[in-house]
Amino acid sequence: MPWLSPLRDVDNNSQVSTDSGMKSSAVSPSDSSSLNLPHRPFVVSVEGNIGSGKTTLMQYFERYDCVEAVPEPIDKWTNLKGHNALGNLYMDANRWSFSFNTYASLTRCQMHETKTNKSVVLLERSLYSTRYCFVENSYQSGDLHEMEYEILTRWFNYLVKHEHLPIDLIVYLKAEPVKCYERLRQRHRREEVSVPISLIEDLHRFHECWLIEKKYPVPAPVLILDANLDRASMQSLFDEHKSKILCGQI
Ligand SMILES: Nc1ncnc2c1ncn2[C@@H]1O[C@H](COP(=O)(O)OP(=O)(O)OP(=O)(O)O)[C@@H](O)[C@H]1O
Ligand SMILES: Nc1nc(=O)c2ncn([C@H]3C[C@H](O)[C@@H](CO)O3)c2[nH]1
Repeated sequence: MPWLSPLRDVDNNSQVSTDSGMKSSAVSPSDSSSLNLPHRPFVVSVEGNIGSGKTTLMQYFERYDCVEAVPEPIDKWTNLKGHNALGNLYMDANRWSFSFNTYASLTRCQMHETKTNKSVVLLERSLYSTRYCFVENSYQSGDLHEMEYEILTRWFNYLVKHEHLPIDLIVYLKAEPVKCYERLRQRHRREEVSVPISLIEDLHRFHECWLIEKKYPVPAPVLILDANLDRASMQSLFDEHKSKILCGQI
């Protein structure tokens, strides 16, 4: 039974053209029962810069039985038949951006297609942030040839049109680049030791361009959280917004 996705309103030869407001053009998750459609989870994409606190937010909400947390597949990205795709990316972005973003797109689709009987799915980022933040940054930084950019863009458009990739809410952890960079250094992921603050500043601009200025299609309503706060304050913020994030599931 195909889902009536509340998101897909894709023109034949263009990117996702979706409504960025709360209304949807088709059935929303909560309405599906009224049409006797099988239930689908409420899907939340947790978006934000490197080090903005996405994993920390997901760990906070994992305490609720209704939540299926789907983290980024770092293990897949750092060991692809023995190849460290993420390590290669940061050693030579010009050589590996196309390969990494192609593989990231595949693993994003697999994240979106996670099977669960839980009522809320928390994704750590999405196919959309790969396209509108990372691929866009790689291209504008000169790390993707125009042909590579076009291939990734056509793959993205095809996947959004033909795959089931619904998102019902985006939580944007908005943090200053310097704050993200401090945390990235603190967390000390091996592959990221050479990441310059300029990358964090560039990615910040693309997140703002996408989720605040809406210069690229935004597939769901955006809940913006100030992610500059300390851990305790962030926990209070998560608690304050839990009903929105859990779509009233508690
Ligand atoms: N509010 C906070 N204050 C201080 N440190 C934090 C805060 N939130 C997270 N951290 C720490 O910053 C580092 C990055 O946090 P986290 O892994 O949650 O970010 P992330 O957005 O998932 O990063 P990535 O995009 O690299 O996966 C971790 O070491 C984490 O413990
Ligand atoms: N180029 C590129 N494309 C993506 O889709 C993508 N998603 C995440 N990342 C990088 C950011 C962190 O270092 C690390 C963990 O988030 O992986 C990406 N890099």
